[in-house]
Parts: sequence; C-alpha cells; structure tokens
Amino acid sequence: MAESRKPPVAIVCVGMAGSGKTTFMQRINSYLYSTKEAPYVINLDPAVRTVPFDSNIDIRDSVNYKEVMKQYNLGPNGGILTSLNLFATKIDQILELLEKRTGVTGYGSKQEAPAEPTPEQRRIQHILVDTPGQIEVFVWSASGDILLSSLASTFPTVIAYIIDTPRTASTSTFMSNMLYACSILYKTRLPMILVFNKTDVRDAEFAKEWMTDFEAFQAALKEEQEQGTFGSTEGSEAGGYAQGSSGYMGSLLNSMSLVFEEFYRHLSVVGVSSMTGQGVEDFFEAVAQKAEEFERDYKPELQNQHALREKAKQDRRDRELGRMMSDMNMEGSGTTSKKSRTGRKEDAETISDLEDEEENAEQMGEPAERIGDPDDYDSEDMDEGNDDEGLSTRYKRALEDHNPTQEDLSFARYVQRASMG
Ligand SMILES: Nc1nc2c(ncn2[C@@H]2O[C@H](COP(=O)(O)OP(=O)(O)OP(=O)(O)O)[C@@H](O)[C@H]2O)c(=O)[nH]1
Repeated sequence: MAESRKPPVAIVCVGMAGSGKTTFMQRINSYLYSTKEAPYVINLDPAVRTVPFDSNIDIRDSVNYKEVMKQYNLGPNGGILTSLNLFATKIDQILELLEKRTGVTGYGSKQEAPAEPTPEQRRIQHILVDTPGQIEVFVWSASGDILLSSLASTFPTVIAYIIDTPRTASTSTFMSNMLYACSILYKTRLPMILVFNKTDVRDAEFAKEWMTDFEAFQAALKEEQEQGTFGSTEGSEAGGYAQGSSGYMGSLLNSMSLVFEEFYRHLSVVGVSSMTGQGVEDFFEAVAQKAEEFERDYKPELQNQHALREKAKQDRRDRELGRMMSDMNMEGSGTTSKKSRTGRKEDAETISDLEDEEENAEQMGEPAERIGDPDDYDSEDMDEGNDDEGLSTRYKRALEDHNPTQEDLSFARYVQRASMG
C-alpha cells in the first residue's frame, strides 16, 4: 500500500516594493535547503535585475521586459503587466512542468495522476513564488488571477504578505497595510500569512497586539494624536497630517480597527527577520497550518467553483454545437450527403476555423500534439464519415479539445495581436 503523501505547498510572496520579498525568499529558500527539502522556485518578477537564488522557472527566460516596454511603448508598470500577461498564456506548460516535477495532479489537470511519486518528486515539499513589487499589477490583473487559481487547482496555495515592520509602526501606515492585505485576501480567496519582516530593526509585537486587542490600537492612535505624530510612517516622526485634519482620519481608523476584528481572525501573523533568519521556523509552522486550512476550507470551495465553471462551459459548448448544427441544417437528416447539403465552401470554412484555432493554440505556446492531431480534421476523413452523428461527435470533440475559455480566447487574441506568442 503506497504511503499517502502531502502535496507540496505553494507559497506566493506578495508585498509592497521594498518590503523585503526577495530577501525573504532567499532566506526561506536557504532554510529549506538546510533542512534537505530543496524547494521548487518560480520568479514572476520580470523587472528584477538579479535574483539572489536559483529559480527553476523564471519569467525573464520567457519574456524580455525591456523589449516589451520598447516595442509597445510602455512605462515600467505597463511593461510588467504585459510581460505577466504574456507569461500567463503559458500557464498550461508551467502547470505541466510542476506536475511532472512534483508528481501531483490537480483537479483540472489534463495529465493522469502518477501511480507513485519518485523520490525526487517527493523531495519537493514547497513551491516558492516571488512576485513583482508592483503588488497591484500582480494581484489585480487577470494574469495574476490565472496564475494563482491555476496553482491553487493543483497545490495547497498560501499567500505570504510581506510587511516592512519599521515602516508600519504608526497607526495610519499599519491600517493602510491591513486594508491592502484585506483586499488581497478577498481578491485571491486564499489563506494568508502576514509576515512582519525586518524584526531586527523593529519588533512586531506592537502589530500582534493591535490585531488582537482593538483597545490597544485605539490607545496608540490617541497617543499619536496627542503627541502630534499621527500620520507619520514610523509612529515617531512629525505627523503627516495637518492639525485638525486628523479628526476624520482618526475616527476612520478607529472604526476600521473594529471592522477588521473579523478579518484578523482569518490570518496567521509571524514576525521574521530575513536578515538574521529569526522567525523563519514560526513561518513554516504557519505555512503547515494554512496548508491544512486550505485542504479543509478552501479546496472544497475552489472545487465547487471549478465544477460550476466546467458545467457552464459544457452548457455553452452544447448550445454552440446545437447552433452550429442548426446553422448547417444538419440536425436529423441522416441520409443527405454533407457535401450536397452544405457545399464545399462551408466545409472548407469549418475546417479552416478549426485550423485557425489550432494555430491560435500553437501561438500560445502549446505543443502541437496537445492541441490535437491535424489528421482529425482532414477533409478527406470528414468526407468519409457521411453520417451526421459522426460529424456531430467530431465537432463536439473539437469544441471540447480546442475551444478555449473566454479568458483564454481573449489572451489568445491578445497574443496574436501582439505577435509575441
Ligand atoms: N534590516 C533588514 N533589512 C531587510 C530585511 N529584509 C530586507 N531588507 C532590506 O530591505 C531592502 C528591500 O529588500 P528586497 O528584498 O529587495 O525587497 P523587495 O520587496 O523584493 O523589493 P522589490 O523587488 O522592489 O519589490 C533591501 O535593502 C534589503 O536589504 C530584514 O529582515 N532586515
């Protein structure tokens, strides 16, 4: 009897620019190496110059960010977004690779589950993902969504939200960060760990206290207002808000601290120093806890959504198939020859449509054999089977195999237009 195996956990590091994502990735990467559990590393930041660790998959190997900016006359953020979009069109290949390396298949996978993972596959317990510093470009873009939901369809996926602790020590910057974390949690719908980084500079105890005791937060807010430091970044320098304007802000933060009580309950909080390595073990304990939570609470919901999407897709295919058949006037006329009913031209259009789809898919980087054998749509072959049922089945299969989702389709068109696939 094969020993049951926990699938590797995907840890996606997000955080504002300069919060220390890359340094944190480097730290947890070397920690895992020291425990002989080498992770699988993915870099999704196309604009980073040097990455201080080895990546197994690097967006920079597929997309040249500088070239994208030049070619499309884009600024830095547009360049990152476009690079991510282009990379997301290859998500099938990325997943296939991850599944091969880890021996795990997801519920949406086209691959068969392996009988027994090899020792190499078993060794990968974590997949680490570094993201661009322009957090919104990743979290709020369709490509970020595709990358995250694809990962989560195969692996327990956890978001590590990295916070620059010294720069979050005032009530206003703390609350801004919490608001951001909250929006990411509700956008991604994945379990989240708040990583208060740089604890060698500033201890994260204050943040933990503010998250568990709203009275402590309100007391800190009052103190800042009295000392005139309200609105500063680090809670000690001169206030960023003019006297008098802090009244509204103060009461807003006060109310938010009450509203966020429920949100805080869904989070794990750890203090880490990526510089010294302090707190890294706590982080991995939180990861294990969140991975269990993912399997228990998030996965059924994701599977449910996946099943609903599949059903909607199937219904749409059926409708399209029905429409196509009635357009071709083929329903229930099993004796008439297809050629005489529709004429050569129509057949040729249909075949070329299918070929177009195949071409689209190839431009998206899928290997030809996965797109379907061109012989399937050979006109001679189609002529041979004069029964409607055969043709109907073929169309159905063609739609199943080749009709991308609306999302895929828009990406396919996008890539085609950009001629970058
Ligand atoms: N003292 C201290 N500094 C840190 C720590 N972690 C990161 N830093 C510093 O913070 C700065 C930013 O770190 P990065 O790892 O480049 O941050 P990032 O979030 O990847 O930055 P972007 O790539 O711009 O998004 C660097 O100067 C790091 O040396 C830490 O735990 N303690």
